[in-house]
Amino acid sequence: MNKYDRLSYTNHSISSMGNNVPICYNNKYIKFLGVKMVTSTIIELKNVSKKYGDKIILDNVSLKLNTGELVIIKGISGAGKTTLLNILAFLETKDSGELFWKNQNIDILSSKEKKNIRRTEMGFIFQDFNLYENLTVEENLEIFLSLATEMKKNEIQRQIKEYLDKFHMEDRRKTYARLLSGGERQRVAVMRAFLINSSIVFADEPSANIDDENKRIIRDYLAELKIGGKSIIIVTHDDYYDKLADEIYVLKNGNLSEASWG
Ligand SMILES: Nc1ncnc2c1ncn2[C@@H]1O[C@H](COP(=O)(O)OP(=O)(O)OP(=O)(O)O)[C@@H](O)[C@H]1O
Repeated sequence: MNKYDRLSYTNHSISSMGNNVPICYNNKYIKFLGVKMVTSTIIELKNVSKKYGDKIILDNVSLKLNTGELVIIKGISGAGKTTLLNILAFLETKDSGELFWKNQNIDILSSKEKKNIRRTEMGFIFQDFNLYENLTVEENLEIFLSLATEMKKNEIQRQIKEYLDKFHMEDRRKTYARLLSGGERQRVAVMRAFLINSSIVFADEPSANIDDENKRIIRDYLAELKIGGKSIIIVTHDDYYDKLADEIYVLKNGNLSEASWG
């Protein structure tokens, strides 16, 4: 597979959009029914370094992500992929370098502002699910949506129902989180990330514990989000998402480099 096969896969997804077929798609702008959607930078790392003790995790790493772009980060266990995601999501500090959110240097933002961006604009599919163990699946999603969005209660319930159906979790609606299997917990995390209208989705091994059918649902959803102008960063060992990627990077010895196609 090469880069162009991957783009044609994305184009294939676009072609299933009925009347909203883009007249032009080149990862720089999309034209739906005469309306140009110009891409803009959503997040950018410039020369960021990070150490834990003496161990260099990131060494002058730069990365830029525009709206509607999906990048994949690969690397062996312990390479620093999660650390990189955490820095991008303001969950971990960098030692040096700069991080920009929509062209604004995050160093000038208060922790309240950063928290607000994280809550309302960032969706997370992380291995550490942070579910409320003593609440049901439905209650977990309700709480999350009422904190992260302005949605009215009946709209929240309508959307939750739609997603529970989509992810084949309707029969787990009233199940306490502590009683869910690993794969079911992962699906709740995925629903949570997709339910809010975030600008960017961070996914750390989104297909861990997931069966083929749910993997396919997640991949199709990520493709839809991308077409809708959302940005996505996936950390994974799995090649399953490669066809969706605008770029695949490998993190090795603190350096982030483009993976060779093939
Ligand atoms: N808070 C921390 N304090 C000290 N060391 C840490 C901390 N967080 C991560 N590390 C170390 O930094 C290195 C990179 O960890 P990280 O979790 O980012 O790697 P990863 O590429 O995501 O690994 P995996 O694929 O196994 O999840 C590891 O050696 C880890 O032990």
